[in-house]
Amino acid sequence: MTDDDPRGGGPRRAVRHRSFALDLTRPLGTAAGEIRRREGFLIAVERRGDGAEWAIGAGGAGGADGAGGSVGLGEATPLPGWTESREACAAALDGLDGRAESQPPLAALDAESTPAARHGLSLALADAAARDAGERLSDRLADEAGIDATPADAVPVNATVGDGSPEATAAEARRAVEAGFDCLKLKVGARDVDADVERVRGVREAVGDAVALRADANGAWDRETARRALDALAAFDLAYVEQPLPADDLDGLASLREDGGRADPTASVPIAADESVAAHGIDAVLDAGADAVVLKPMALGGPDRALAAALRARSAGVDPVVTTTIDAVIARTAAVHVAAAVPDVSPCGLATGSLLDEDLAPDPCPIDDGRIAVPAGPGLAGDAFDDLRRR
Ligand SMILES: O=C(O)CCC(=O)c1ccccc1C(=O)O
Ligand SMILES: [Mg+2]
Repeated sequence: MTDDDPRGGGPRRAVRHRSFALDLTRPLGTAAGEIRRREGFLIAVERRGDGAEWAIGAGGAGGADGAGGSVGLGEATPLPGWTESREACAAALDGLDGRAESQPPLAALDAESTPAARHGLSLALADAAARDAGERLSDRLADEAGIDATPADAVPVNATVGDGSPEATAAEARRAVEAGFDCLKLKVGARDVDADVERVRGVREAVGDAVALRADANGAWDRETARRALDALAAFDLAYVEQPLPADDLDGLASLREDGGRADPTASVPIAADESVAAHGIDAVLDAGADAVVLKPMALGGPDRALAAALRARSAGVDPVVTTTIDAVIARTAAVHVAAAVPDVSPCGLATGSLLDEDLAPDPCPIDDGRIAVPAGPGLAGDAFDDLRRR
């Protein structure tokens, strides 16, 4: 982990952002390449004085929470392909330096062009507000989204299994099931369809019929290959195939869900959209049609926007699934709160902490029996991140 130099000096300019870099334990193989390392920014906001002013940066001197109110924490961990580049994210955050205004400066960050930066600030503001109100982040998010149901105390999650040989894939799947997961997501599309079909067959044989299987192609296939892959994968009772086509091919997405000359029209595999949501927004994807949507708060511009997208999906009869982009602990914990606020959420891709070799702080979200416990408040996780608030 590395620290940026503090920017600015005086009390009104308690503004700095801190960069970090975290290696994965081992590369996560996907059709879009290997993810080896995650670089991002830890963000803090503090309400000043009478509460009318906001400053962005690390917390004030002394305690974890400043005299004027709570210090809120956020995280911006860009992942090109889903979000802006690290450079664009840094520039957007730099642009906030020195601001101390009567309004939280969220409007200065564009959710489409700099979703990770907006995520970081939106989360920090929501964490501060939730802490001030003495409530969990999930309660705050649900309230602001107009959700009546009380957020869940735990959310179901899938294990994430990267590309690998058939043997390695089956062994990892078996380990995940032994650890209590009953939903697995396998990365496919990094090798040819026949090889992936054998990997999926091996996993289904290894884990039996009671475990839900998902496959994520990360946009690897053209339409014809996708049709062939889906027809072959129909034998393994997949819960869905995620992003079979490139992000931009919304028409193809729609036509894959129709019969389209399929060998056996009754054997259909549900389709989930992920990159398409990040690239074109939830409305375009819902218009095109999907069985499920994968919502990454980091890619959608914040926990607030991800939850709003989940509700839109729900009302369109499409199943929302919340996942990380292999984020550090602050954004992961926030994503857990987002998922908790979605009533009866399906298994989410939030079990990604173990993919990181190191982290910003200990993880306050234990996974037990395929479920992640939502931390007690206030905010993200009570006092779990106080060391980060002070710095
Ligand atoms: O959904 C999961 O199981 C974990 C998250 C995940 O797979 C992922 C992580 C980083 C970037 C892209 C993706 C993806 O869903 O395609
Ligand atoms: Mg995906």
